[in-house]
Amino acid sequence: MIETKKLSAGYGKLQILFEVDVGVRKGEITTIVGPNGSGKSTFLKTLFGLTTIYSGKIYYKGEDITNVPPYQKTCLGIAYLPQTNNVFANLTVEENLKMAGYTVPDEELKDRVDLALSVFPEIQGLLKRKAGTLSGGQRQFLAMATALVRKSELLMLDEPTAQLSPKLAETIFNKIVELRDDYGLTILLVEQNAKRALEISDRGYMLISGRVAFEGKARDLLEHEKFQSYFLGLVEVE
Ligand SMILES: Nc1ncnc2c1ncn2[C@@H]1O[C@H](COP(=O)(O)OP(=O)(O)OP(=O)(O)O)[C@@H](O)[C@H]1O
Repeated sequence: MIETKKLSAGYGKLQILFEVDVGVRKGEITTIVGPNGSGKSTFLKTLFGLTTIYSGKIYYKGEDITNVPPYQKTCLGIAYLPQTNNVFANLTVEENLKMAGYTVPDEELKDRVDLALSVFPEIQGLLKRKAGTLSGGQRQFLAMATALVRKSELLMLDEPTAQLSPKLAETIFNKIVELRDDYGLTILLVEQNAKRALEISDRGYMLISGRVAFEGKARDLLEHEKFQSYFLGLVEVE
C-alpha cells in the first residue's frame, strides 16, 4: 500500500532518518516502535510530506508520491493524525465531521457521518460541542471518525493512546482493529505502548537512531530477544 525505499529525511540540514525501508501492506496494521527520539514521528511526517527528503522514494499503490504535497495525499486517501492538533478546535464536532466530507454531496455526506458515528458512538452526544473542549480520548475518536467520513484508505496514527487512561487506550486499540477488520482500512501506527500495539498488529518495525533495527511479523517481534530485552530494560540495544 505504502512503501519507502532508502528514505533519508530530516529537518533542514538535521538528518533524522537514514535509508529507511518500510512496507505497509493493504488491510494490515503495521506498527513502528522504538525509543524516544528515534524518528518514529518524523517518519510519519515524512510520508505525509512535512519534512525535508534528501534521497530515497515513497510509493503509494505503486505510484511514486515522494514529492506529492500533503493536501494531494489527502485526496489520494491518505490520512495523517498527529498526536495533537488533529481536529479543528474552534469548530463543533458536527462541523469537523462535515468539513471532512465537504466535497461530498449532502445525501452521501449524511450517510458517511452516520456511519462514522456508528463506529464512534462516544461522540454522538457531543455534536454541538466545540472540538477544543473535548477530552483527549474524545478528540482522538473524532479525529478517527473524520478519516472515515473522508473514506481514507490509509490511516497514519501518531501515538493515539498518548496520555489516555489504560481503559481508554484499550478502547482506541479495539477501534483500530475494528477499522481494519470491518472497514478494510490499512493502518500505520506509531506507539509508545509498544507491546499492546504489536499485539494487535500484523507487522512491526523497530526504529533506532533513525534506522530500521529490525522488522518482521508483529508476533515475531514481540518474541524477539532484542525487543524483549530493550523494552524490559534488561540490556542496551546497539
Ligand atoms: N520540527 C523539528 N525540527 C527539528 N528537529 C526536530 C523536529 N521535530 C523533531 N525533531 C527531532 O527529531 C528527532 C526525532 O524525533 P521524533 O519525534 O521523530 O522521534 P520519536 O521516535 O517520534 O520520539 P517520541 O517517541 O519521543 O515521540 C529528535 O531528536 C527531535 O528532537
